[in-house]
This record gives sequence, C-alpha cells and structure tokens, in this order.
Amino acid sequence: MPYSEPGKTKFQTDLRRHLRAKNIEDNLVHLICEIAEASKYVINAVRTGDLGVAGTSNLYGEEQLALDVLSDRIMRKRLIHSGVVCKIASEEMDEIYEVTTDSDGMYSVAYDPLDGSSLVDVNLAVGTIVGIYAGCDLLQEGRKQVAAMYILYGPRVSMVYSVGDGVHEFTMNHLMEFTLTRENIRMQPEGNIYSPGGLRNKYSEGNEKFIRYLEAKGAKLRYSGGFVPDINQVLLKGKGIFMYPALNGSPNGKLRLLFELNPMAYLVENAGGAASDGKRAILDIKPESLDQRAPIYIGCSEDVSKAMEYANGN
Ligand SMILES: O=P(O)(O)OC[C@H]1O[C@](O)(COP(=O)(O)O)[C@@H](O)[C@@H]1O
Ligand SMILES: [Mg+2]
Ligand SMILES: [Mg+2]
Repeated sequence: MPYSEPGKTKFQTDLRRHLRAKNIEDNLVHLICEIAEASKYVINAVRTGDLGVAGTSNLYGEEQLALDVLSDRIMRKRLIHSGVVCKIASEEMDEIYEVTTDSDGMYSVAYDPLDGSSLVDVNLAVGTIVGIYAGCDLLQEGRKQVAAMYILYGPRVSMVYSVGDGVHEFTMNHLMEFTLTRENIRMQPEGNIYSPGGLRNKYSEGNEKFIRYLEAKGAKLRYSGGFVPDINQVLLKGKGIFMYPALNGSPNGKLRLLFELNPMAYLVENAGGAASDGKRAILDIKPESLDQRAPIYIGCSEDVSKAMEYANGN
C-alpha cells in the first residue's frame, strides 16, 4: 500500500489536521475539535431522542424542548471539561457560566445548541451555532470572534468553520469523523435565492419593496425556517440573501446577536459576503446584554447593500 500521512489520504483531510495547518493556538484547535466531538452526541439525540417538551422555558420565555435542554447539556459539559474555556453563554441558559477565572490561554464560547428545534417534530434540518472569543469577555463585538462554526444536522451532518483564514466545510463520514469537503468557500457579489423570515404583513414598506425587487430580478424563494440550513444554502451556493428584518411590533427582529447572528456574520464575511442590521455591520454591534436581538440581512454583498438602501427608504 502506498505511504500516506496520518489524517490525510488521497480522499480525506480530517478536521484536526486542517486546523493544525492554520497557525492558530493549540488550545483553539483543541476547542474546535471538542465542539465537533460534542456534535456527535447532539445528532444522536436529534435522531433518536425524546421529541417532547421539557416543561421549562429559556431566557426569552420560549418553551424548551427536551432536545434543547439535552443538547445544551451535551455542549456545556464538553466545554467545561475541555480545559481551555473560561466562560460559556448559551441560548438556553439564563446567565453566563464561569468555568474558571483563569484567563491565560483561555477562550469564551457563545452557542445555540439546537437552532430550529421547533422543526424536529417535522423532521427538517436543524443545527448548532458557535462563536468563539479569546479571553473571558463574551459581550464583545462579533468582529472580535477568533473563530465561528456551525454544525448542520441534515440528511448528512456537515460542519462549516472559519478561524479568519477562509471558510471550510467538513462532512461527517460513516465513522463519524469530519472530513474536508469544500475549502475556501466564496460568495458571489449578487445572488438569485432569497430567504425571508418573519410575517410579511409585519414588514415595513421598505422591506416589502426589497422583496419585490428580488422577485423582479428572478430570485427564488428558499426558506426552511431553520437558520442553519437557510444560511448554509446561501453560503455554499454562494448566491443569495437571508433576512429576518425588524417587524411591526418587533423592532429588533427575532434572531439573537450573540448566539445566532455573530457566528453566521463572521462566516459569511469571511467568505466575501456581508451581514447588516440595516444600518451597520452585524459584527460592529457592541452587545449590551446576552439576550440582545437584531434585524439581519446576510448574504451576497451587493444584495445586502441593496437591502440597506430599501430598509432606509432610499
Ligand atoms: O418561525 P420563523 O419566524 O420563520 O423563525 C425562524 C427562525 O427562528 C429560529 O428557529 C430560531 O431559533 P431557535 O430554534 O434556536 O429558537 C431560526 O432557526 C429561524 O431562522
Ligand atoms: Mg436559535
Ligand atoms: Mg436554539
């Protein structure tokens, strides 16, 4: 048999090897691999776990499913025992969890353990979203993230990550290992897919006009109601826009800055796309609270610029 190096065959590059080539701290390599490991238990829970409610609610007052609670516990335990995390914030926890006060070489992690969990009862794709910061401050602008990733639990399990040096997709193989499937994903300037969240009868006139503009240029509607698969489609096809705008009665839209928007904005910007709340880049918003929400337009840069023009009534 011809010689092949560990972690790399003619067909496969594993995640750890890919990360090691990125010239980042060993602790960060370890952390990203630990999160990828945790996702194996989350997918197992999604595939075979209890689909019922947990009987509790999260800090947004939303009813938690048993799967939300279990996925959160799986992620949290893995992060606590990773030895490289000082603070953890989760969409399903009321407060920041402090693992240690020692900040030396440590990271903080904000995550949504099971995004789109209301879709599990109809067997649609869901995901886990993660943003990583160096040190122990979680209330920083998203631009300060040193890494972001999501795991998509679809017909296949895939993982997309960036440490600021390209955006890369890995897919879980039959041994539950993540192997490289697409490297240096890039978005085109303009797209032909649109994914509009929120009740249309609560859209502003500007947002309505933007939808009409997209339809007039021949863009196709593609909205599953799961942020991870919807973003994954826009990002991997490289052409499209996802939006969850301000709505009448919900000026900050629905999606959460720390747990959902910042990691996705980091990934999309690193792939050459853009993400805005209608006025400024998502990654430039300084969060004031854990549960902060923001409107979002995210995807191809020219489509996002156009959305901002319409949102601001130009
Ligand atoms: O039901 P809507 O209003 O279309 O909202 C869909 C959005 O809400 C979410 O389900 C919110 O996430 P959670 O499931 O983590 O609460 C996103 O995945 C999705 O983009
Ligand atoms: Mg979510
Ligand atoms: Mg969630």
